[in-house]
Amino acid sequence: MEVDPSKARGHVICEEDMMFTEELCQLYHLCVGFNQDPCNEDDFKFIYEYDDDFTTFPTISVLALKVCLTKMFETPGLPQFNIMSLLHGEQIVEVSNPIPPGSSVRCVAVMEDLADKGKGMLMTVRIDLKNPENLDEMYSRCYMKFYVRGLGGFGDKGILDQKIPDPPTREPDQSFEAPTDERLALFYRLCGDVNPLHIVPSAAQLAGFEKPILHGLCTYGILGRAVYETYCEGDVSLIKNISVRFVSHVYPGETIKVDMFKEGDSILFSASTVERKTVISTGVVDLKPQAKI
Ligand SMILES: CCCCCCC[C@@H](O)CC(=O)SCCNC(=O)CCNC(=O)[C@H](O)C(C)(C)COP(=O)(O)OP(=O)(O)OC[C@H]1O[C@@H](n2cnc3c(N)ncnc32)[C@H](O)[C@@H]1OP(=O)(O)O
Repeated sequence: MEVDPSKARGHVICEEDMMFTEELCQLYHLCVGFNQDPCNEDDFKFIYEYDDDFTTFPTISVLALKVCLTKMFETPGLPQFNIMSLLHGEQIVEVSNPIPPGSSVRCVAVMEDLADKGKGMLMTVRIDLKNPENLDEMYSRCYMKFYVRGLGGFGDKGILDQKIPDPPTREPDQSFEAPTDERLALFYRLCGDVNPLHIVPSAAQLAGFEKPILHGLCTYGILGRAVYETYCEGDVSLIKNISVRFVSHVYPGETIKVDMFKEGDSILFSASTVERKTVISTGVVDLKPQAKI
């Protein structure tokens, strides 16, 4: 079957409630690096259920991927392909309200676009997360962009224009280093992204990597934390949205260095592994005003 974007666009992949249990939220926050210092009580709001301010970090919305993990491949107009040719290309989360830990969340996933990128195809899935008790209360909107290698050449360049601005060429205003644990992908997969690419060495080799790589969405949470820890003074409500383009993979155990540039109320950034190369060519977090200069 040929790729047929006209059949795929607007297809409702699923509409389902997902439990963001307290334990899932805590595990997620630990995976993206909160409480590296176990005694840092400022981070307890993400990991300790008895903290008065117990809440979630905005990037947690990406866990909704779990609800559409298999169903998205049944989209009309999408041919079958080897799952190992799929990589996470870009990720955007637009935040409206925090997801309360321990709550059920209505997740509505829609195939937004299939775009020809020459060597590959970019598949954009939009997931809206809402309060199932009050569907007018939006928690967040995610755009998950998956790059499928080898599936390009069908001619339709897509309908979305969501270019992430490039960071400036000057020296960064701030840098942040996030070491990762060699076993991080083994823990992160328990948050719901069970792709064998992140655990089985032979699967990773099939995909062209030396060994299993870290989940793009785990890196994404770490990048969000880097900006939060540098610019938000503990106020998670300042974050309006987070957008990132993944241009190379991270191996668990590497240190991610994030270079940040403040432009008005936006923090533009790129990131590389200290050990190897650039992994994020461009990313941006837009903050509500009043964030520290
Ligand atoms: C069980 C099933 C579960 C399924 C869901 C879960 C999935 C997850 O588990 C998977 C993961 O987490 S993978 C880990 C994170 N992601 C990565 O490591 C990918 C890193 N990126 C790359 O390797 C290359 O950028 C690559 C390969 C993406 C593109 O590189 P090239 O082919 O060399 O592309 P290039 O020649 O540079 O550009 C061609 C056109 O593509 C656009 N483009 C490039 N990188 C992109 C990216 N990262 N995202 C979106 N678009 C991208 C370019 O802009 C260009 O398009 P145009 O000509 O229109 O400008």
